[in-house]
Amino acid sequence: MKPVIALVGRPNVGKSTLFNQLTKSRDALVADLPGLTRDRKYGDACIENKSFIVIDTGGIGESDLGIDAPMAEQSQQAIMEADIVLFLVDARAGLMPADVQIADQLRMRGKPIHLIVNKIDGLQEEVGMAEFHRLGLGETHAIAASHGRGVTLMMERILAEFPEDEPFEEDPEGGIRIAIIGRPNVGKSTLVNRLLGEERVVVYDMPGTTRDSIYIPFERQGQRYTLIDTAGVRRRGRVDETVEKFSVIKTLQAVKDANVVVMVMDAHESIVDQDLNLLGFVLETGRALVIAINKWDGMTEYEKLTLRNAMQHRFDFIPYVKIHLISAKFGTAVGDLYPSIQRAYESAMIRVPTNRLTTLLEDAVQQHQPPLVGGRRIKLRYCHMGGHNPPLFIIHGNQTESVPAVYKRYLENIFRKILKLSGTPVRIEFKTSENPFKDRVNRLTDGQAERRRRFVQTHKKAAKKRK
Ligand SMILES: Nc1nc2c(ncn2[C@@H]2O[C@H](COP(=O)(O)OP(=O)(O)OP(=O)(O)O)[C@@H](O)[C@H]2O)c(=O)[nH]1
Ligand SMILES: Nc1nc2c(ncn2[C@@H]2O[C@H](COP(=O)(O)OP(=O)(O)OP(=O)(O)O)[C@@H](O)[C@H]2O)c(=O)[nH]1
Repeated sequence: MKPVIALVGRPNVGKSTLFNQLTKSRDALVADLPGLTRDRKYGDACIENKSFIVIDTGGIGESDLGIDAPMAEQSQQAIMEADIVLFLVDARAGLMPADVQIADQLRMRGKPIHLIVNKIDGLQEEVGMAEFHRLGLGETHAIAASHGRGVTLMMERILAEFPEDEPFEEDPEGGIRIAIIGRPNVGKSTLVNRLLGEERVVVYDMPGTTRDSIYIPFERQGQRYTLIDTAGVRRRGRVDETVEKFSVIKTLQAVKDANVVVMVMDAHESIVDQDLNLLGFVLETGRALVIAINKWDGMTEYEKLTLRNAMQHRFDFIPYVKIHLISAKFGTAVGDLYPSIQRAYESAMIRVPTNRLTTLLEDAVQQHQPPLVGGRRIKLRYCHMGGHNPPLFIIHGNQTESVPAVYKRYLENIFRKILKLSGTPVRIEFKTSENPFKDRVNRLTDGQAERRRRFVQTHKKAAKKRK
């Protein structure tokens, strides 16, 4: 499980700034989507190959901190969901009474706390930190969030005991991991039961908190899958079935742990912010995605047509995602989800050799040259894969920092089309590197360079003679 880290502190200490530093998305497709809930913001972050979920609490104000008044509900919630709490204070403002109160309240929660002294820029580190030692909290770090100073080092220390992310395997033990997510009541449990086929439901009583999803391995037509059930399969024949509350963290963990996400929405309800924010998070993590619009039964033909059009329009910014109209309750079109899941998975895990990608790149460039920058043409030389789920294509060339966004999209479309990628986001990264041949020439010793010069000259003379 990925660790969950909550940022707390007074307003204005720099929580949002740190949140943005940590979640700087590699490809800011959905970077400006608002948080998943009104007052908490959830982000996907990765530092030194360790990924984690970060929660920005709105800020704990004076009014939340009466003598015995409990902290605002949303901060409490975030702290409860977190594995580690980062308590931010402002080095410029110095130690404030509210800081002391927050520290007292945090201590009572019994979560590991790190004290983060922010805005250390322009101050002497030891001096800036000195007065905060009085708070008597665990490990202390000095950073300047707005400059990014000290942030990586701090996170390395905080995450020291957590393992690095494991690379996705081609065919992991449990097969394709599918997370079924969606708002409460959209029909997730019904769909899980339907996908598994009633007689197959084997529920493992997983120990753990309400934060954990249930993992259900199964096999279908020779392919292994693991369903990650965020709703919690209802136990048949039990009267006291507990319906777990929807938990954002549980959903986000499931997304991060999946290869393919099936996002369920309710055909009878309009798409609300929460749907879009969940979707935004899925896109940010880069997981493969299939959308299932559920409760398709009992709609008139007219309603169906209107809905179909509305959905197409609504999701036109992710044209690569398959949208299925299903009825989990009656089983209509549920089986069609499997081929889409399979395709999305294969696309997400695609492996393409460097020479094939380079040829593809050369063809694309020939059809449509990148623009001139300062009178010089951007050169794109070769391309190789840098990761999976989502596929990452790394393109080397020069002046690549000037490749315009439209040209990047053009390349993405070509890659998608030729490699037949469906259901997964695609990432493209550019690297500026000198021509590898020129590079090698530059590194020759004087003697080697002289021999090379003579060799080239002799060949040129010989070529002239032949003419
Ligand atoms: N000098 C300096 N200013 C910073 C630093 N980090 C944040 N700030 C500034 O502090 C102000 C508050 O930062 P925010 O990130 O909005 O603070 P916040 O804690 O999220 O505030 P709330 O959303 O009100 O809870 C902004 O003007 C930032 O530019 C820093 O490292 N150094
Ligand atoms: N008409 C219709 N109703 C459905 C369909 N799928 C689910 N429902 C109903 O929708 C309600 C919610 O279904 P659940 O499967 O419990 O939804 P959930 O998303 O797991 O809900 P939470 O566990 O609260 O997150 C139930 O009353 C289901 O019978 C469908 O395809 N058509």
